[in-house]
Amino acid sequence: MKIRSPIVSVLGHVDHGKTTLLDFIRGSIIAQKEAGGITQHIGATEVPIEVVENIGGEFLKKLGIKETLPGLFFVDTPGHEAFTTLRKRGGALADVAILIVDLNEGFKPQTYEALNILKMYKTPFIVAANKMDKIYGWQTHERAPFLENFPKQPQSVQEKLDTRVYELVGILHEEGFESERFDRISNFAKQISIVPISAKTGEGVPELLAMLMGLAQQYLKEQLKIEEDAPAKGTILEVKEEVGLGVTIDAVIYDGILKKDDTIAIMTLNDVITTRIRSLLKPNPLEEIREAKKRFKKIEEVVAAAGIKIVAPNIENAVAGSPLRVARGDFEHVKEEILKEIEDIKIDTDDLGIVVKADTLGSLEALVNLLKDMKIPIRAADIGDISRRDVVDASIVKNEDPLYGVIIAFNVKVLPSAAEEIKASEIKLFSSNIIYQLIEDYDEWIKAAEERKKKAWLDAIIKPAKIRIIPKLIFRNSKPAIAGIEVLSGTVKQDHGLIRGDGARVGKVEGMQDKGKNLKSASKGQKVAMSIKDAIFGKDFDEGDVLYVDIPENHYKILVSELKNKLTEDEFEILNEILDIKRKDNPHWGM
Ligand SMILES: Nc1nc2c(ncn2[C@@H]2O[C@H](COP(=O)(O)OP(=O)(O)OP(=O)(O)O)[C@@H](O)[C@H]2O)c(=O)[nH]1
Repeated sequence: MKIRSPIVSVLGHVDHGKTTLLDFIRGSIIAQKEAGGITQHIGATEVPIEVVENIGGEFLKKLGIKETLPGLFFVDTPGHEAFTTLRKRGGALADVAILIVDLNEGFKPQTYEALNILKMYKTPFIVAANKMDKIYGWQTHERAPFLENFPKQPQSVQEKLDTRVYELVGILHEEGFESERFDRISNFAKQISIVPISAKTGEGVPELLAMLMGLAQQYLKEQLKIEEDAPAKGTILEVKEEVGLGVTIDAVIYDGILKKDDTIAIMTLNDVITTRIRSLLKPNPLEEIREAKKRFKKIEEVVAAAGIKIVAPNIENAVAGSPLRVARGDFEHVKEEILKEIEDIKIDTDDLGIVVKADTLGSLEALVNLLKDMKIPIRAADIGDISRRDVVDASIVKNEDPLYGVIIAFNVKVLPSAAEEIKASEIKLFSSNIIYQLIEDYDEWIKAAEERKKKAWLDAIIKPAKIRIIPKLIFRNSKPAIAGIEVLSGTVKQDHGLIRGDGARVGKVEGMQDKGKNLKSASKGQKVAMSIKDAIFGKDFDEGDVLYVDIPENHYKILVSELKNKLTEDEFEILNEILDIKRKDNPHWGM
């Protein structure tokens, strides 16, 4: 058993300083070469423990952190897209994360998104409150620890920084996390550390590294234990063409050993395949790249944690973010393991549900989990661009339930044939490269659609109205009867039934006209000509009669339970009159 370095990922909003921080850390290692040597990785930078000690030593001692880890393994691709891509069974590949926030801007959409993803994967994290050198009046002392530097700042600067930090504490609290400036933390198990830093000047970075060590030691002891000679387990970071090498796989190995000539199992879009490694490559040190113009160096084997480039046949269709395993003659078992890992994500699907597409296994998982939290049924969840089939799938659902006949797509393209189908079938497509934006947009759309549905339903409820047959204005006696009427209260509409004050049915409003124009409805005060189907003048009604709109019992119940506030005082009064009429016949009517 060996303890490997914890894998660290940096997440945050655009421009809040992810790349600058990683660059600074890389720069520090190069500057401290003698102190511990540089471990070059593909797609990652490892800060050896000696360097962490050198940079953050004082503070590490103060915290009482025993340095038992070999170092910190920073994944070089920042951003939470990378974070979700880099996954392993049951969660994120990164063991710990830095959530970087620009102190001057505070939380932004992608900061919230990153926080949600950290929450989902239950990844321990530290908040780096960046760009503290931009606080007005800040006096820079390059690379200085925060605790040395802070007391040297003018009072106003100290106060400003604290205000900003407490704004972060407030937001984190709203999001369900207790936090505190790292040096004021009373309970490390309960509070998230906020470390003010400048990624540009390196101020505060010593404490950031020290706190990461602390976090890793506290939470990850078990997770970091690896068997040095076990078959390697890893995650594919990227599949790309390299000049002179052909298609290569960049992968992070988080467990075991990977050797040249090993057979590896990887996932392609359609299947799990095996292939034999031709070469294992790591980056050449900078000087050698310049001299020999060779970017990579062949090696025989690597032990986790490691970032490595793999050359092997038939890897063109490997899926970024999917698992990689060494198969030592037990291919079927390994294949099963990989498939199981994918099954974890490809959830049980419902016939009646939405179609979900994403670019990688990790982003698909994040999206699916958030949708599940919202109890949204999913018909299909897959990696890859939107195809015609996806649209057909969504159309089938749309015919049954328009609310679920949609496609939610993260960071993928629409294939041309699918674009045509979307147009033809009017399928609603939600597409974005911010996961939470997708969820929010869909949620809003559903709410609006439900609102429309409810409104249409309530609009169909017959509301109370009362009319009077104007004397001497009978135009026709029957089939249909046509008479001049005045609306006394409410609004009467075409197709409404009419009753008399004694409850007898008169007929149905067939049409209304005013000055030769057909009307669908007439409201209080209007005088119109009304044709009444099935009514006979002199038998069913007379001149001067007051008639009511006939309200079905179930409509009456909805009126009093859901629409009371929408009725005018007048309408409410007529409703009671109608109730009296109905109850003469049936005392329990409307109860
Ligand atoms: N003054 C100051 N500027 C900073 C600091 N950190 C980053 N910047 C600047 O902020 C800008 C954005 O920084 P990046 O590191 O590119 O931000 P990022 O989060 O990697 O951005 P994306 O890769 O676009 O998501 C750059 O101009 C940096 O020089 C800091 O601590 N202080």
